[in-house]
Amino acid sequence: MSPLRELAHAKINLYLHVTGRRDDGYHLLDSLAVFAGAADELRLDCGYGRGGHVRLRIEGTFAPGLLDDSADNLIVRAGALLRAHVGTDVAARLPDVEIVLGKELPVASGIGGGSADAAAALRLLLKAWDLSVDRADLMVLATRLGADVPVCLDQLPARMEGIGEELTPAPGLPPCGMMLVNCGQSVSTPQVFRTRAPGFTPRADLPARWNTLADMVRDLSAQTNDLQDAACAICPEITAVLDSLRAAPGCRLARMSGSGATCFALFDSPEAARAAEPAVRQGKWWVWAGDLYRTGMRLDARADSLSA
Ligand SMILES: C[C@@](CO)(OP(=O)(O)O)[C@H](O)COP(=O)(O)OP(=O)(O)OC[C@H]1O[C@@H](n2ccc(N)nc2=O)[C@H](O)[C@@H]1O
Ligand SMILES: Nc1ncnc2c1ncn2[C@@H]1O[C@H](COP(=O)(O)OP(=O)(O)O)[C@@H](O)[C@H]1O
Repeated sequence: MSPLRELAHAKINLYLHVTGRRDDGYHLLDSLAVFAGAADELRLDCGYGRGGHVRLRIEGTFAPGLLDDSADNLIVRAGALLRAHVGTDVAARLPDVEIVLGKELPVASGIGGGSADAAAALRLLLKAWDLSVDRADLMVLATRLGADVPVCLDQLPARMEGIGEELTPAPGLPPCGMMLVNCGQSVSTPQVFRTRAPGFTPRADLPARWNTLADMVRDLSAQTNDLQDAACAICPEITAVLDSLRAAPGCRLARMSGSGATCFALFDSPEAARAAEPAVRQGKWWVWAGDLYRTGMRLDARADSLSA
């Protein structure tokens, strides 16, 4: 049987406002997340053993940054959480699986690669194990894996609030192109949250849709990424990346995503983004250009979905 396959697309925060702080230290956010064509790939094969164990092998450009079979890997943790959720009796009957991760997204880089992998693993395992999990329960499991995991389940553009788990549809998006650049230094999300300047930014006022990129850029320019200054202080090369993106021909807006260090730029079209690549590419920088991922779908609406 051919392996089951899922793509785990990069999540980009077009803006990110820190709107408050919870008693447990987590920050309340207002952020607009979209997904880029850039993705990791997960392939799953069922083994002969039973018990629902997940073995993980990692290959691809960024495999050297991660360990095979580590219990800390979000894919392995997603498997363990799902197994615990269904209980010992059901878990005992689940086939063991091997997942091969093709790691093409830079690690710890503000584009939620690990979160996207965890969400893709949940989608794959629901299918491979023929499980039906209520959407609300699935969202709780996802949030336990990380604040960014819920939005990665459907890979649909979404406004993220709360700590990232309160999702509402994003404004309609215009055609555009995107470039992503990472300078090769990983930045710690907790450290960036810890060192950001104090104070909060109100939630943004967004329209129902943007008909043109110019409209979207006008509104996004009025928003901020409240983590950008802290990330630039920790990793000054982010400033060089932003300068380079802003100077690229056809760049309409450049900003950091999430807690960094990856930055994105918006262009009129995927072709315009790809044409600008040579002007930006330098040294060890990871550069990707293309379209947004526009065919994400609610998990419970997917024809191949077995979740309720
Ligand atoms: C900042 C964002 C924006 O989308 O993206 P990334 O930079 O990770 O891509 C996310 O909120 C990151 O989500 P995720 O990477 O899943 O974070 P988690 O594992 O849940 O949390 C890592 C740590 O970041 C801090 N954290 C995270 C989310 C949040 N809303 N408030 C926080 O203070 C906490 O210190 C937490 O212990
Ligand atoms: N499958 C995975 N891919 C990437 N990182 C992972 C994975 N599993 C666990 N991690 C850990 O999760 C942390 C966050 O990684 P990632 O999601 O790539 O970055 P970010 O949260 O900045 O977007 C990293 O420190 C990494 O070691």
